[in-house]
Amino acid sequence: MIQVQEALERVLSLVNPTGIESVPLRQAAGRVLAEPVSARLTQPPFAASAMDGYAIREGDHHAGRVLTVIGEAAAGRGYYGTISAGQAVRIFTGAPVPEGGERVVLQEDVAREGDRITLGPRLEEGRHIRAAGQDFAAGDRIDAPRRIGHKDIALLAAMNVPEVSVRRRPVVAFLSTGDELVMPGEEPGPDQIVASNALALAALAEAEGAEARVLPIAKDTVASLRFALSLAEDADMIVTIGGASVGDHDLVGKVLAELGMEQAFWKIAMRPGKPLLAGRLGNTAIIGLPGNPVSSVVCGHIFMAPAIRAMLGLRDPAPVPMRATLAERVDPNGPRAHYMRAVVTPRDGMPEIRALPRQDSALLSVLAQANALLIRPVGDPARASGETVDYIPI
Ligand SMILES: Nc1nc2c(c(=O)[nH]1)N[C@H]1C(S)=C(S)[C@@H](COP(=O)(O)OP(=O)(O)OC[C@H]3O[C@@H](n4cnc5c(N)ncnc54)[C@H](O)[C@@H]3O)O[C@H]1N2
Ligand code: MOO
Repeated sequence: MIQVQEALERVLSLVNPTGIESVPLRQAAGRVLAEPVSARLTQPPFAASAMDGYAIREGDHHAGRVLTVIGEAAAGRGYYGTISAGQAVRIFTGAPVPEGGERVVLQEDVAREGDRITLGPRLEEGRHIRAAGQDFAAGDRIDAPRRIGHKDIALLAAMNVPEVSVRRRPVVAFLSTGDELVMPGEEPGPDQIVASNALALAALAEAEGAEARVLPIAKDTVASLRFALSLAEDADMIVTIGGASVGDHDLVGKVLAELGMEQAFWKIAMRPGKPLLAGRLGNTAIIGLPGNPVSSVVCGHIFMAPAIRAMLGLRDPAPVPMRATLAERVDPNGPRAHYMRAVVTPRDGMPEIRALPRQDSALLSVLAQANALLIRPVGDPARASGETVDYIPI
């Protein structure tokens, strides 16, 4: 059995970044920028007023000064004369500051009568003018790779970049296996249960940026598994669920081997997740997850999600452990790294973490309560309340 870290490295070596495609900005949220982008203009393109008020010369900025209003500058409609001493231009937020304008006095600080204004007693430091290019300049770069979020969309739009180069979403196909499984909504027979794992994993894969495809459930027969796998030959990655262990009906590894999979490993020193297998079938990466629902989702976080991030070309795709203080003692750990379902609560300083009391890898109700996986290294001794431990948010 190999260690988790070694298994993750082998999984990551099975995948390659997907190709690059261009998408309109409106479709770019959540995608991964594949090539750097340069601003196509300077922002703001001109010195702009930050307030509604009057643009004046610096020398006129004295309480009680009376000035003549010679024109108006609004956003989208500038004033193209020059402000001289003794003059002011009515100006609105976002308008270009006319030539000669050296500061903007707030309208609240001015008394107006006809085309005359009198500056009030409040003299401010701030000039209320945004210098041209103070946000960004033409040619400024956004580097790749980078997951594009809503804030990036605003910046890219302002940079006048209407489309961006992104990684193609990797296609990940999910294959549930087992005679006992029926689809949600079906009536399970007396020995059957409803398949849950593929839907959770597809949701997780989509949240990471993949295009998820849920295949029909395969029976525990060679023919059924072969046929279901043939439906996903063009996928970037196939994630099988169940049938990975040593039972007589656990046929996934056998069928994949017959089809020519180069196996990267089978079985890891991890709890839950011991029977995990991985390999490559042609150009398709294969991850064989254990069937126990919690095992499959935990391995989804630790192996599948990083593989998707690597296919999207993201740097450092491995999960990044965080630190928390144990709220309650935990028992010594055995020979497999234990990813315990746990609840992390924010506090001043380091957050607090509490392992949930029941850790059976079949308990979806426990998984649903958890927001973290508390990592117990191989052979970790008992840990007391107050000790610092690693966790991965889920
Ligand atoms: N003699 C041994 N038995 C087992 C070992 C072992 O080392 N020696 N390992 C155990 C561990 S650890 C795990 S985990 C399980 C995983 O085995 P499989 O990957 O072969 O999974 P199955 O047997 O097919 O299913 C296990 C369990 O999960 C349910 N299941 C399966 N698929 C789904 C699904 N899509 N949605 C919901 N639930 C699913 C299935 O009905 C079983 O209850 O093996 C141990 N055994
Ligand atoms: O390792 Mo299994 O994955 O206990 O549940």
